[in-house]
Amino acid sequence: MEYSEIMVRYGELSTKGKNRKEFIRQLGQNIRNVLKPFPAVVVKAQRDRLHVVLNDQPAQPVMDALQQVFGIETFSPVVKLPKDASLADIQQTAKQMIKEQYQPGQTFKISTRRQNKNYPLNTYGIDDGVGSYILEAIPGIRVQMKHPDINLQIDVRLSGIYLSSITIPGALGLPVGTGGRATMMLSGGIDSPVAAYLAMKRGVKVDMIHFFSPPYTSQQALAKAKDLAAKLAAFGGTIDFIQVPFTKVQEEVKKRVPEGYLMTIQRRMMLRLAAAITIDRHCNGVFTGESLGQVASQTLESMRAINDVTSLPVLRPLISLDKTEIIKIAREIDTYDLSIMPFEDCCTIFTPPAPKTKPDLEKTREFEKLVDVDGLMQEALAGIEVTKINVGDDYLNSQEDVFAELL
Ligand SMILES: Nc1ncnc2c1ncn2[C@@H]1O[C@H](COP(=O)(O)OP(=O)(O)OP(=O)(O)O)[C@@H](O)[C@H]1O
Repeated sequence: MEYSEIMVRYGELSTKGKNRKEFIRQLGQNIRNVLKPFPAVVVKAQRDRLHVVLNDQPAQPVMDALQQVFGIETFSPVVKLPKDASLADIQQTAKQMIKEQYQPGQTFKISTRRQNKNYPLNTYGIDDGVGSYILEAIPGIRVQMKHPDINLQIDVRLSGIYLSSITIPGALGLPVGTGGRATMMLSGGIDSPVAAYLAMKRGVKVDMIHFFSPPYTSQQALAKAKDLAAKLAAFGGTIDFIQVPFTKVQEEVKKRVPEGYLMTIQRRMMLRLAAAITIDRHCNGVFTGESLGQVASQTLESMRAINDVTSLPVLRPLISLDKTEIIKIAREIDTYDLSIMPFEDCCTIFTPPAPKTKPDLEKTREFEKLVDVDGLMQEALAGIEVTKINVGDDYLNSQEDVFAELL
């Protein structure tokens, strides 16, 4: 079927009266962004619907891209006929559309809406004229008014006559950019990319902060984290990837702090740095991929001891998810295979064999006095590098030659 446009129905934003205009503008911009590879396509964001005019582009790749945009409830590929198209024209297009979908034994229904009152046939005339034609043209097909297998919608509007028979669920959520800005602590693991995805789903624009510790962690580990950001860019547009050198902090903490508190104090340093970057970038919160009770650093006592370093909101979208649930989403958003590639993370390397699962807040504060918190912070912040990452960027493979030389 040669579709002429994709009709997009808005999601949750339709309930937000006051901000509606801004949401539609942002959604339009986000859709234009993901459709940049299709320059012929035109996006028209209107009050009640958004139209993606295909201009002879095939519909499927455009629909694949739309599937990842938050703020879309459903969308349908549509054929547009001229506003004065005859009943015979409508019948032909309807037949072709239904034939493409029809499986033996299925039922159908025609649902016409008429906004253009000048069209010579009323809704009943069109429903009946098209319905009886389909019954004759497709042997075996039956009409069913309630829950038909195929619901062919005919929209008679002033701008044209629109036919559609497929409704595809969108990604739901809110358009990225309408929920403010935050940072995300992105490791190379399974959890934090999923947490980033869920943050974006609520409309938040996220900047990724990644701590790395050369030479204990490799260039591949860094490239892997960047590639995860590139996967996430499919949902939120270009991502600022902020890499923070963490070697000196970890070495100092390891040298001076009792083993049981190593992990807690390392995490406090991470969150302190993340908070400083968050404020510097005018963001309003820090997201992490923690979930309650997964590992030693993720008990309530640990979270309290780590949270102590900032008054910014620390948001944990995965807090009550099981690992299996997290893995399911990771697979759906295509980050899982990358996440399980075996490159070391700076946290795992410096994790003591028996970290305190219930660190005492007062003791944590005392032990931390053994390190030069301000000096280490300044040094780490001075070494930050920021990369703009886009969907499709591939750091692991583009560096393969460099790695080969190193081997
Ligand atoms: N190198 C890192 N850079 C940035 N953030 C990190 C890093 N390591 C850990 N984090 C943050 O701390 C959270 C908890 O990390 P931890 O390694 O304890 O748990 P995890 O369940 O393995 O998480 P993940 O699967 O995201 O690595 C991560 O989800 C992430 O938000």
